[in-house]
Amino acid sequence: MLRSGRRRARGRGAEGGVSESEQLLFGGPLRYDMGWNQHTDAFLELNFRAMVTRLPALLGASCRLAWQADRRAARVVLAAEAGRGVAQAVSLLAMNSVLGRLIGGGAIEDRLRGAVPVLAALAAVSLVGALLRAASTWATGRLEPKVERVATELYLERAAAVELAAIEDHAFHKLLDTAQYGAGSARRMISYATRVVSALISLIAAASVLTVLHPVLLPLLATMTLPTAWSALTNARRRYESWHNWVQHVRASHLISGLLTEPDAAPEIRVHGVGPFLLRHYRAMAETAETEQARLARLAARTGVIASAWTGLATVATYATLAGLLLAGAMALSVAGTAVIAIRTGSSSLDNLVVAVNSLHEDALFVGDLQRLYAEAAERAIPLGGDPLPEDPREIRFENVTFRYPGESARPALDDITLTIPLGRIVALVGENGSGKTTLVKLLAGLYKPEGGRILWDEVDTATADRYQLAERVAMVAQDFKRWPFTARVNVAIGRSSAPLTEDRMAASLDEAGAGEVVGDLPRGLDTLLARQFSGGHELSGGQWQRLGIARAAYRRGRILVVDEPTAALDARAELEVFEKIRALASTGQTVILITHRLASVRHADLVHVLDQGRLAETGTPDELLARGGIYAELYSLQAEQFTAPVPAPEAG
Ligand SMILES: Nc1ncnc2c1ncn2[C@@H]1O[C@H](COP(=O)(O)OP(=O)(O)OP(=O)(O)O)[C@@H](O)[C@H]1O
Repeated sequence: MLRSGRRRARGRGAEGGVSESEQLLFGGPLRYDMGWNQHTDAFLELNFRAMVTRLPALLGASCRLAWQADRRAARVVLAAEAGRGVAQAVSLLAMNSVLGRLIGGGAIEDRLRGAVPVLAALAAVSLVGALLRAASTWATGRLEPKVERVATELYLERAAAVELAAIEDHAFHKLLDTAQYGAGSARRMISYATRVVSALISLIAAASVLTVLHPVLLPLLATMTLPTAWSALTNARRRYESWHNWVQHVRASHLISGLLTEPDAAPEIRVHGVGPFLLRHYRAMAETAETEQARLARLAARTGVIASAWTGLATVATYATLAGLLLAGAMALSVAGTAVIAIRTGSSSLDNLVVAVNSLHEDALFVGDLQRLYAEAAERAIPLGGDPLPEDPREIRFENVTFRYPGESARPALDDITLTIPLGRIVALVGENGSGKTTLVKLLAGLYKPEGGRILWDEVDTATADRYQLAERVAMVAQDFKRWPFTARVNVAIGRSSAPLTEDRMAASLDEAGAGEVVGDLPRGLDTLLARQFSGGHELSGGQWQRLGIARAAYRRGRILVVDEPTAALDARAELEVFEKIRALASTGQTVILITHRLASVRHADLVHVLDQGRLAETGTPDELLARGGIYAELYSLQAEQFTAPVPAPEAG
């Protein structure tokens, strides 16, 4: 499916005009700099010699995949294909014997009678060949989906275990995109490898028989097949070139078609009339892609005509040579008859071989991407093991922590931050948009590593600590927490999916988050599906989702609860209620790290850190900070004034 999309979507050439609006929409030149470029190197290697030398490695890779997926089926395929090759050689030799008997001297009845046992053997061999083919088809059919599953599972497993920074790294993301084709390619490699083995064996059989019949026949066979090899290679090279140049275009048109149908974009598409705009772009991109495909088809047709003419000439030369040998008495008529059959069998095997090797090679490139992804994901995986965190730490300390997101941003998101988070308290992080609050808690949760400085849990540096243990201690309601397209129950319990789901824990979590009413109003309560695009699905309001998000964090029962703007979507009453609950949590010894712009809600915090442009600007209790008259006091009075300041009259005129 992916592959067919890939093939279908081959677009216009590298220099094909990119409209100005496309540039604006997708930002900059339509070129890739990783992943696909590695294909380009492989593409340059796509010549006959490289293909032949790489063949054993490719077959080995397919065998390994098959072996991993289902040993029994792999054995059956190999044995059946080898058996078919032998059966083919035996039939050719039997055919030679039949022809020899039929053309030889004596009464026709005797000749026919003499040929009967060999004909019977020929029929038996054909039957065995057919049975072997059936066995191979059956086993290949079993193997293919398993290979795809094994490859996909590994892809997903590795992708899910990498650091957040890798997932956000555009180069790694491109590799993820490219490698997704690898599993389908791995599946197809199995049948191509089977075809290669079968074509190879039957070619060897035909070539051996031909060599026995007359040595000059072998080069003639090769000459007849060269044109097919040349045209298959030429077309494959063109397809690669086109694909590499057009891949960004393909991604962009997928993006546009996705935007036109996704529920999130649907309201704006309708109210702002964005549909025709997007559709126009989609059509323009699809049309240019069609032009490229037409270009490729035209070239393929031309190459096909040249190859056929070449094959025709080579065939005439072959039969002329056979006739010459017959006339010169250098070959018996029966041998010439067998030679014709062997040449036909051999050339069709060679054709099949070239096409299968070509396809194997093409798919191997995508499997190569998958293997590169496996390797890179393993390198960028969250490390296993590490120093244990203290069982009951007193504080978390940031010491001169600096962090910069990858990219071109000149200013670090966190700049030389030194602060303390005492555990068992409510600590608030305050500051204007972009001041670094979310980044700070992401570092605290181990999602990113500091570029400079240390984060200590008492005396244990998180740089060397057990990362899984660290995550275990944290429950987080992020600003953009995931709205899972599952039931309300799963949306809460997914906070700790490894724990057995108990009604008590569920009820307590819903209560802590004040989400009981939200769930009570759902048509099927906790079992309501929260995905409108499915039948029976239901959609929650932003505030209702937010309460479920808090319930999820409560269900997790992490020792440190991080809540990033927990009340942004809540009405005034709900907001009060949520902060009440958060305060109640803290009184049970739970650490709460609270990020909020609603400074009235911060009054109950034990400690407030104020960030400004990535730096720590102020630290203290809310009262101390108010008295100090700094950023906190300024933001606080700005908010307070909104309720008391008179509304300015509209300007006249
Ligand atoms: N994933 C990211 N990649 C690159 N830059 C980022 C990323 N996330 C945040 N930034 C940048 O880091 C800086 C700090 O962002 P952060 O989200 O930590 O601020 P914040 O104080 O939480 O803001 P807000 O109050 O708007 O939530 C900003 O300049 C932002 O553009």
